Amino acid sequence: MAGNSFGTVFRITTWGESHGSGVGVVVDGCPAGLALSEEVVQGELDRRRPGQSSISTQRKEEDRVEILSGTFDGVTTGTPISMLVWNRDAKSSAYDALRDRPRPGHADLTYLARYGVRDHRGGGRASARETVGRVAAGAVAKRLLAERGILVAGYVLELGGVRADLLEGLDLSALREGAEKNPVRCPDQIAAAKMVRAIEAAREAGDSLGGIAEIVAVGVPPGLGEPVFDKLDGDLARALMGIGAVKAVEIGAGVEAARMRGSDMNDPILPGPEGPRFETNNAGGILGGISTGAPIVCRIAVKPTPSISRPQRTVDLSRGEAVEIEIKGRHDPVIPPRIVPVAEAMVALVLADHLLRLRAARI
Ligand SMILES: Cc1cc2nc3c(=O)[nH]c(=O)nc-3n(C[C@H](O)[C@H](O)[C@H](O)COP(=O)(O)O)c2cc1C
Ligand SMILES: C=C(O[C@@H]1CC(C(=O)O)=C[C@@H](OP(=O)(O)O)[C@H]1O)C(=O)O
Repeated sequence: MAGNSFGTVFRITTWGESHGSGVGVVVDGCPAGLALSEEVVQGELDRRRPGQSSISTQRKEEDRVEILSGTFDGVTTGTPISMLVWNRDAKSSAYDALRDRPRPGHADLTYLARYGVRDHRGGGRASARETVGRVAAGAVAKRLLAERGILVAGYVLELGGVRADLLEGLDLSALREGAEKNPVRCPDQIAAAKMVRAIEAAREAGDSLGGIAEIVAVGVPPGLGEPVFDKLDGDLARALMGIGAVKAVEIGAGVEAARMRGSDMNDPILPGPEGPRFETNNAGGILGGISTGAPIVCRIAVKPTPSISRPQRTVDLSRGEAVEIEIKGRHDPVIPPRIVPVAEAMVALVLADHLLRLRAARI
């Protein structure tokens, strides 16, 4: 199903809507013999779940996963892995007043433009509820990557204009550990406290804030990717841009590369016991669409949550008149803390796909 599927060898199809019966995913192409349990998938879903803190949406979903197929005795069987999560707390009446009144900044109007019909209860497939399936599939991809010593982790770098000061030399596990200690998922605890205050002030004003998250993959061997169309950086950008609210993706030096000289940008190559290595990592771990072996560093710019409680101008489609709406319901005042596990999942899916493609690339 075009538009609902992702990947070439390690493929996923997500299904379900925010206010339908449930959401889930079918993972196809996962090799047999990989240790996989509901607990492993649940661990990732618990990091994504709504209602975990006062600075996230108050929709209360347990998000308990059921693996319906594709595993036996705790290992994958090589057949499609189907995973399901029921929706239990949709409270659709919050959307009654928005039936013919598309929300500014959300996908209500464009969804209607594409399909001509729309379930007005929530964002449907455009809702972040759909990312349950991606995170469940990402948990499988992460297990596959872990077998090869690859770790994917993310954190919030900036939120509402407050920038984290990350200590040089901290490894990815330490950054991840620091990030999981506070509700904004920022490894800098002082910046995190400021971010929380900024979020509370914005919410008090009926508004929302945006930010930047960084996702890093370490242990990725050199040689993953394709030299022409399905470049690793291209696939990562597509995967990350395909998450709602992401407005820009950077790899390595990113936009800053445009202001650097070649002599600063090029990462010097040094000899090492396990082959050539790089002194710096402006490339973000990718050259010519193929991994270098250095950490893969991606950043995403995340816009402020579109559903805000302040009055906003829109059109009543049944009457063709200008109207003002005030959105009720339960929404995230900021998205970056909640996007981290989703973005990690998308990076893991791309890397798992390319890892399996590498098998076909050489004897
Ligand atoms: C993790 C996550 C949580 C989100 N939470 C909300 C929310 O509570 N309310 C809302 O209006 N949008 C939320 N969004 C954003 C919308 O889903 C997104 O803006 C919408 O799909 C339109 O897509 P676009 O912003 O990429 O154009 C969230 C997005 C993500 C990734
Ligand atoms: C339910 C989740 O987050 C939702 C993401 C979302 C949106 O528009 O993206 C809108 C809100 O949901 P509803 O459709 O009930 O208004 C959030 O609560 C979730 O992530 O599981």
